Amino acid sequence: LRRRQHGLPPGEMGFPILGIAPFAGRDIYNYIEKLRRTYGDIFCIKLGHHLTVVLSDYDVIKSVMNNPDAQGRPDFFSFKFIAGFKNRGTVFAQGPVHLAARRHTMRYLKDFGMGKSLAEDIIQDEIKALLKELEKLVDYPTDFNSIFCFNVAVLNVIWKMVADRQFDVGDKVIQEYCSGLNDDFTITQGPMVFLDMFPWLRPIIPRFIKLKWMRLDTLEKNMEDRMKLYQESIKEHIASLNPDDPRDLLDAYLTEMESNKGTQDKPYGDLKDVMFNMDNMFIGGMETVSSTMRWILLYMAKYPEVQQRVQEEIDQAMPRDKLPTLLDRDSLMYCEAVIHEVHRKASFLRLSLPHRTTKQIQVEGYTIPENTIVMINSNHCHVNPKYWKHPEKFYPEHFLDDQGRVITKKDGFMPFGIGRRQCLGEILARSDLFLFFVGIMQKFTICAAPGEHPTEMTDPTSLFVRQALPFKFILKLRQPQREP
Ligand code: HEM
Repeated sequence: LRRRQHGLPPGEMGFPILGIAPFAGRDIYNYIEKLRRTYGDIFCIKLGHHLTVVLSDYDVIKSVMNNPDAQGRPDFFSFKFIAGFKNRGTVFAQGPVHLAARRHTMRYLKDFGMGKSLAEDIIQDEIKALLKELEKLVDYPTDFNSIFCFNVAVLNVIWKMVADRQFDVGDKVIQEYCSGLNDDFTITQGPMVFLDMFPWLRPIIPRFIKLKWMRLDTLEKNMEDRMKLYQESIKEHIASLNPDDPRDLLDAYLTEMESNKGTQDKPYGDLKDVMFNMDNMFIGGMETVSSTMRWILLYMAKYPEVQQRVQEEIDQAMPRDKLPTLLDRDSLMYCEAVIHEVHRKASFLRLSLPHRTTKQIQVEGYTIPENTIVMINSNHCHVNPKYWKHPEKFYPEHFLDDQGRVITKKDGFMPFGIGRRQCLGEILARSDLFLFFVGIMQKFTICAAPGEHPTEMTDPTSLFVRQALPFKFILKLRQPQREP
């Protein structure tokens, strides 16, 4: 077994070359939790080739995630693939390219309506289409992992802001796009992880094994299909571009590209950079929001008494035929608290996204060398009794104060990450989830299909992502509201 370097936090280095992999087996997250119970809130491991520090204390996490020298991304094969093997995009870029892309994307997302009434109009169009689709499922037991209408609704909102385009729910192109992105999520968490953990395997493993066993062929094909779709939008945009009046994020990227041509360290040097930046928005936004929506519905089916309270609150605040707006948040505090509690309990990105130190840093008296992966255990913060009255219960009151007002920021709560790389789409995601959730609860009641028991368990082999297991539900149309 390997010895720990002087100055590092306690932890386990495992075997040379393999690190802790042989001990952790397929359920790496549970192994990490076991080590936390042994070594405390800061410990180190060798994750395959990579020295990794795992942080589980909220204050320490907050300080490290704000440290400019801890904002790189690990040298994972899957991350590099998604960025087209170049430092570009927002999610996996680093250094000045990341900073410029992040600042620019944030600015234009705000200009194009994120968190404002423009986004609300776009989302409301999608709610109408989504409710129509869901109506077709009324009274039939349906596996909610098999329906794509949430994904299409969420994607359409992002498409509209990125490239002013919307698709019909039944559109084959968008259905394939959604299932491709879904596939990619599964593939990058499958055997491809070996290439992430052991970079020295990359040149050794024969290409046919990468293509077939690790499913790189599907990943490449999906990426190609997505790029074709972006090219269509880019062509249309270039033909009608007015640099002084950008209509959407793509116009803004193209305008910026013109002024960046031939320069280094700029986020949009050429059309390929533009396409990868677009792709990042969809990768960052689609599965995160759709999966959280599925978790919300699962919790509603699991806790009918909470669902009933949600519906009573909505009925008191507005007539059934009025679509919700963001202004309704003020009168739907319990609904908001329920969404926050789902974020806490589901902890969709339980280890957030890994960071990497770009210089040596000091944390709590320990010396963390350059090039160390930093993982934050947000899932642990989400169940730490230090922050939560009933950590194991589904208890929306965690997010309500004495006056019944919603508390949006709380120590120990970080579903969107925290610090300098905190989620760029948080405001949009929160608007999506609120409006979709209220729209669905106004019209339908959800319950588990006979014989089904909604479970909070997830696939133990998935290190980063917690997706709900397949589950059959029944939607029932709500009875019309009685006249007062
Ligand atoms: C429920 C929905 C969502 C959740 C739970 C979520 C969560 C996260 C988390 C944990 C991170 C990593 C933060 C870090 O590295 O420290 C992240 C980053 C990011 N998210 Fe989200 N996200 C959601 C929705 C969205 C949406 C809708 C978009 C875009 C439209 C988006 C775009 C991004 C981008 C671009 C980044 C990279 C930021 C950076 O590295 O600077 N996300 N998100």
